[in-house]
Amino acid sequence: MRNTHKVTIGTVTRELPLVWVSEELRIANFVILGDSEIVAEAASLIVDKLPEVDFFVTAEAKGIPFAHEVAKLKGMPHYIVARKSVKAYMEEPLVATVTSITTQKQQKLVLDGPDAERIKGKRVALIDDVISTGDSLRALEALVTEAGAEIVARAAILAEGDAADRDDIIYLEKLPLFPAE
Ligand SMILES: O=P(O)(O)OC[C@H]1O[C@H](OP(=O)(O)OP(=O)(O)O)[C@H](O)[C@@H]1O
Ligand SMILES: Nc1ncnc2[nH]cnc12
Repeated sequence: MRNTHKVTIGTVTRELPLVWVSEELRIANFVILGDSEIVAEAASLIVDKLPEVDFFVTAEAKGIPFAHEVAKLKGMPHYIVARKSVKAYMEEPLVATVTSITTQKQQKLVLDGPDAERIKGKRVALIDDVISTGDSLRALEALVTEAGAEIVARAAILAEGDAADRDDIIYLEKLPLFPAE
């Protein structure tokens, strides 16, 4: 049984370990946290594919370094992060529920009230590291729509499994899923 899958983003290659996320399925584990080289390469490649927007919106946690780098390259001083829990310092947060492929139990996705106010009536692009089942993207869409923003693009470094067939997302590379044999 193979244990890794190679992924190449521009000039950067990583050998991803295959990890079980259920009894029937392994994923090639793509963790950009701490990998400044792949984040910089991916951001530089996706930036030209994105429309002009007022804000990038991402989800905690692995989307954050990518959104940060993309915003920096675009010269945008601020981007919006939906968190995975409600914090004491939040004001009137908007809350959605999400079940991603790596977690398989319900989590929260939370947009702080002042961030919701900031994107109201604005053009936003949703960006993340990976789109797989699409549930994280769906939850992010629900939050920014509730906030009154207009979604003009959805983008990720990788489209995993069936997400690669979606025609409503921008991505750099495909990532297969690895069902049990
Ligand atoms: O399309 P989906 O099936 O929803 O999967 C994609 C989501 O999964 C990952 O986050 P994860 O849930 O692993 O959380 P983390 O970023 O906090 O590690 C990734 O950053 C996306 O947000
Ligand atoms: N292959 C993957 N690696 C890490 N996080 C993910 N989230 C969705 N797919 C993922």
